Amino acid sequence: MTTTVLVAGFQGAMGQKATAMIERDPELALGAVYSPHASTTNPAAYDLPATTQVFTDLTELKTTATVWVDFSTPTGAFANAQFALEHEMTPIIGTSGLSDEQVAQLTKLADEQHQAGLLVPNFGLSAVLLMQFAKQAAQYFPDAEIIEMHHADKQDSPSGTAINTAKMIAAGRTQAPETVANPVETLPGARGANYEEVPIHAVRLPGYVAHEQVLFGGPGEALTIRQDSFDRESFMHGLNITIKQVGRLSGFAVGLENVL
Ligand SMILES: NC(=O)C1=CN([C@@H]2O[C@H](COP(=O)(O)OP(=O)(O)OC[C@H]3O[C@@H](n4cnc5c(N)ncnc54)[C@H](OP(=O)(O)O)[C@@H]3O)[C@@H](O)[C@H]2O)C=CC1
Ligand SMILES: O=C(O)C1=N[C@H](C(=O)O)C[C@H](O)C1
Repeated sequence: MTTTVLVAGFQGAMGQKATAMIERDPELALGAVYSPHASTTNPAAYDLPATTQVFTDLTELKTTATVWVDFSTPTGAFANAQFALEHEMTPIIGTSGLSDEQVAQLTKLADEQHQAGLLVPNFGLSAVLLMQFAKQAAQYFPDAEIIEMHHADKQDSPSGTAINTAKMIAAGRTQAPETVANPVETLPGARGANYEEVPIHAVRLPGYVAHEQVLFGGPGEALTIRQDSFDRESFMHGLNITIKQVGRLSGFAVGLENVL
C-alpha cells in the first residue's frame, strides 16, 4: 500500500532531502508540498513530479495526503500541525522550537480528532541513542552540561535535541545536581541557558551540520557522550520509518523511539 505524504517547508535544507527520499521510495508518494513563501504553484519549477500539488496558502490546501511531514520554522510548525490534525492528516513534526504548552495543545487536539501524531526532536539514530545513554548516565552522574553545535543558518537555540536531552537527564536523575550558592557571571550568558538544571551551550558555526556532546562530572571522574550528524542524510532513515509506522500510534507522542 502506498502512503501519500505532504512536506511542509519543502524548499528548505531538510524539506529538499525529505521530498527526494519520498520520491525514491516506491511505497511512498509525494502528494503535495507546502510553503507560504513559494513563488509559484507549478511543480516543474521545483523539479517535483507533475502529480505533486504545490500549496502556498493553508486556506486553499486540499490533498489526498494522509501524513504531514513538517520541516518549517518554530513559528509555522504549530499552526501547520493544528491544520494537519483538523484535516485528517497525521503530523510528523521534525521542526524544533515548539514549547511544552504547544505540545500539550497538540496532544489534546489529536485526542479530540482521534488522530495520531509524532514530534521527533531528532531523526538520527545516533542522537536517539545519545539521549537514552544520557538518561542512563544521569542516574549516577546528576551533574551534566550539554554543548550542541550546529550550522550557522540554524534559527533557533538551543536545539530541540538539546532540550529533549536535558529533559531525559532530569528524568534519569535520582539525586539533585550540585548548585553554586552565589554564581557570578562576569559576562552574562557565560554559563549558558538552563533547562531542568542542565546548562546548555549552543554553538553556531559554518562547516558544522548537527552535533551534540553531553558532559557528566562526578568526584574525580568524567564521562562524555557525543553524536555527530555529518550529513542530513542521517535523518532520512528515521523519517522513512516514521512515515510508515506513525499510523500505528494512538494519540500524539514525542520521540523517534515510539516508532522504532
Ligand atoms: N528532527 C530532526 O531530525 C531535524 C529537525 N530539523 C529542524 O527542521 C526545521 C527546518 O530546518 P531546515 O530545513 O534546516 O531549515 P530551512 O530554513 O532550510 O527550511 C525551512 C523552510 O520552511 C519554509 N517555511 C517558512 N515558514 C513556513 C511555514 N509556516 N510553513 C511551511 N514552510 C515554511 C521556509 O521558507 P522561507 O525560507 O521562504 O521562509 C524554508 O524553506 C528546523 O526547525 C530544524 O531545527 C532539522 C534537521 C533535523
Ligand atoms: O536545525 C538543525 O539542523 C537540526 N535541528 C534539530 C534540533 O533542533 O535538534 C535536529 C538536529 O539537531 C538538526
